[in-house]
Amino acid sequence: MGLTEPKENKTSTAANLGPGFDTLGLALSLYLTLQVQVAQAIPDVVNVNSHHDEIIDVSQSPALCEPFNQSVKLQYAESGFSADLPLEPSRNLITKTAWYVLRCHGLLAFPRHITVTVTNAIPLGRGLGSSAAAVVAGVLLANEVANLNLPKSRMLDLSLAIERHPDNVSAALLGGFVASYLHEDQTTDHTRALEGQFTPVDRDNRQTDAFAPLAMAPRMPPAPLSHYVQLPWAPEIKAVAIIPQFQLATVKARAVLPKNYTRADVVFNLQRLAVLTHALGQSPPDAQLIYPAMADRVHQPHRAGLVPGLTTVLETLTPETVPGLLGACLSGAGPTILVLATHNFDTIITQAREILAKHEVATDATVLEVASKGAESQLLKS
Ligand SMILES: Nc1ncnc2c1ncn2[C@@H]1O[C@H](COP(=O)(O)OP(=O)(O)O)[C@@H](O)[C@H]1O
Ligand SMILES: N[C@@H](CCOP(=O)(O)O)C(=O)O
Repeated sequence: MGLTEPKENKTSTAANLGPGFDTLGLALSLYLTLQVQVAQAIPDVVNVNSHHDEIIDVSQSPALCEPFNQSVKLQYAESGFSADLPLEPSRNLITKTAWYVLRCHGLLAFPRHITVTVTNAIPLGRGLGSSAAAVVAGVLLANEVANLNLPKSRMLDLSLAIERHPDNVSAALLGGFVASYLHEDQTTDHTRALEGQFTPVDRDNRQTDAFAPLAMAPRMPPAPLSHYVQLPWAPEIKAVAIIPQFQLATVKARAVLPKNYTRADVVFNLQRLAVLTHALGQSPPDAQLIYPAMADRVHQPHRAGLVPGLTTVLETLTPETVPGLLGACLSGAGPTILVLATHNFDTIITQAREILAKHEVATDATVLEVASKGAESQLLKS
């Protein structure tokens, strides 16, 4: 046992940052870490080509699940967030994603017996991108263990095939402050692949934590699935995360959003987004520019009902009331509130927590750095 032990780190992420709904992502210094112990090679795990053109639910197929489940032992370190996460590899988001990548490359299972130990410092369902980190982790896991040698651009495509908004996965994989969009050409097979055979159920439509695309026979995603740019981030700016002690599933927080927006609301966000992406890279940061540019009319007002106290925090904590504060927003789909600031972190935490407590929301809080490195694998020993 124990020929090699690759270790992988994936960051938490804050998506949207106010007006950048489904567009901006920020990698933060809370990590999901996988430690992988690799044992002997398994013969005959290759050849799933016969399944590639079929839409079948592989999770219902013991013939497909068993070889995969036998190839990996999954465990979580006690020191992290793992409550209620499935340990059966064919049902767990990290390993299920890896399985999808393997099947895209003609493999039914990991080519070697592995033991994966997950240490997860990212709280689940809080808007800090735990699912994006899990998806990126799964892609890197398959890439390492099966020696796929995928470039990051291809790993991004595979991650985006699962997590269908690019903000979190782009930042988790690439690191830093990232703007991205999913490429959608209505006239090509590409769109059919996304909407049809490739992902028969859109993530937004899933009723449960089904991650339906993962359960289906895979098609390689077309390349590229997205375009992105890594933006400058002023080193003085830290992220204060006020983390409510309740979970809000992203799918639930997307379900409350309207299907259509007025032109006034779209223009409101576009104008602020353009200013904000530039302002957050300027050193020293200008609170008078950043604070109003973090206003949003696309998602936060519609989600406010799911996060008691959000509106009061956004209206009460300003650069005038707390020097050093630059702006505040919902992190991802919430319920975490992210406050960008250069100093006075304790005051920000105390005031935000007091407001939320008055709304009967208990919180944890932490000050996070922007993680510039993104996801990486490391060989610990051989
Ligand atoms: N480390 C992990 N291992 C396995 N599954 C995970 C992990 N992290 C997140 N998930 C899955 O993602 C879900 C949370 O995703 P989501 O609702 O999008 O919230 P978040 O804002 O945390 O990404 C969890 O309930 C779980 O199903
Ligand atoms: N743009 C998405 C981001 C969801 O992030 P998460 O961390 O809450 O999963 C959205 O706002 O729905």
